Amino acid sequence: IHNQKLNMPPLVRYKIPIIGHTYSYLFNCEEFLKQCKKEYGDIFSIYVWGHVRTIVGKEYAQDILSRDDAFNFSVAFNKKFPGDLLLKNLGPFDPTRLLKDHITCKLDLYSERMQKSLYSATQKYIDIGDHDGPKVFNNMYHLMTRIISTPIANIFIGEEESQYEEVIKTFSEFTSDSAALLKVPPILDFIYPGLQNYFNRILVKSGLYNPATKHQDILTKHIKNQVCKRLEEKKKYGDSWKRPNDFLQDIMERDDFDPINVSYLSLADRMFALIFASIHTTAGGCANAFMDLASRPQYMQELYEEQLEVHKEADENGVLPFEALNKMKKLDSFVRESLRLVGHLTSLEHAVIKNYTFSNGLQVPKDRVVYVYADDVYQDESLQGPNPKSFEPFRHVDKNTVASKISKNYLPFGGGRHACPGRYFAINEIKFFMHNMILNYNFRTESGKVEKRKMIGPAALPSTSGIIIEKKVK
Ligand code: HEM
Repeated sequence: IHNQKLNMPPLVRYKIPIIGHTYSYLFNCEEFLKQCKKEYGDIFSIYVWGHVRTIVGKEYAQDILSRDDAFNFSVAFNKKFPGDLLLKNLGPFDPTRLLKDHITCKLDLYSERMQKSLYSATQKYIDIGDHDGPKVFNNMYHLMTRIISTPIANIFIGEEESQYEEVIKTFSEFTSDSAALLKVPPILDFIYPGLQNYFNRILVKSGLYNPATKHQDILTKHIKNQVCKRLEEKKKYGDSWKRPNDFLQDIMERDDFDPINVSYLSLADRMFALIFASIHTTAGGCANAFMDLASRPQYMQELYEEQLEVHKEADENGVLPFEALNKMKKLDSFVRESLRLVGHLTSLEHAVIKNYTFSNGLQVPKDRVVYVYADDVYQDESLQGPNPKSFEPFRHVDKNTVASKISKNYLPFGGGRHACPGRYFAINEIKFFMHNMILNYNFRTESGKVEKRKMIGPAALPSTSGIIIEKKVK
């Protein structure tokens, strides 16, 4: 009754009750949204999976990101995902603060380790024997989760524990195993909005389906090993103890860590929250950048020459100084282009946490979920420059827009106060990975064509088409 007073965005008309726009949204999303915007304007609502959702066009997209008093990302996420049940021991936790204090400001310190463990993991998982010649890989995303989990585990929980294969497996599989709960189409929401999540919560709570448990057992065991070992060694050697440098050690030295009464479950859950934010996203970024280059051999030589030049600064182990990242200007632009064209049609879903009025007078009620109409932002010439949706890898060179720099025409990391705090870490990892691949391997798509993103409704995933990789002959 309260909401009836609001001047709400127009609801796009539909013919079939209950199903509403679900079918068009799933199978013809790009055209469907274009048509909606044309007929209904910059902000409109659609009826999908039993929920009214509001799609916000480019003119108002920044409101969603900058007005964090009215729009919230986690609240929207928790409406469809039982994160609180999977990570029961998380406790109060500020991942952004922790990342800023202990990861982002130490990226130079971690640079050598990131490179070494990234390169050895690349070699291990790509594993092309010397005589085998070209080899076909059919799911780059899957391969990338393994590769990038290695340096992330190394920096998060240390050199020693990250040597265990089961730890890497847990880092790389936790997100996709948990996200299985998100992949079930929310059919039950047709009966009553929110029923699917209610049902999923019962599955997890009752223990019938808890994808996190096996990973929690593994990670808790390894964290406990390390913490006990470190506390003992510190006691034994006192000031002469050489502290390991990693995120775990930093957490152990924070004021809120109690060495007498350590909660290993809570330490593990904090790691899992960061794993959830970092692995799937970075692996997707790497897979897309790699597929985008494999699809466009015409840019290979230019990028190769840049990497060769940059690599002159490497030491005898092939490790680059941290500053070398800034010299990969063309590669950085390539990565930005790949992230710019990540391909989601709608993204950055946020829940409305208090009624909000846009400057055009339209209002969205508390509890509504709103989406940024990303495709609208990326089709716009005034925002993107000429040929806004064509992949032009060097369009960002010398434009003062490096790949980690958020702006209103570049949304892969969100924006505003909650913009992704892990983006510097992620970009460095993607650049080091690509640098190494471009220098040491030849790769191309098996089809010989440009492989596009795989679309599931409005969401884009890296293509799973075959890629042929072979070692460069030197
Ligand atoms: C290419 C890789 C990545 C992409 C595309 C990405 C994307 C995003 C996006 C879209 C958000 C939401 C921003 C918003 O609400 O406006 C976010 C938040 C976040 N990301 Fe990332 N991310 C990536 C890598 C990482 C990594 C490597 C880490 C950790 C090391 C990380 C940690 C976080 C955290 C903790 C948040 C929550 C911030 C908050 O709510 O204040 N991300 N990320």
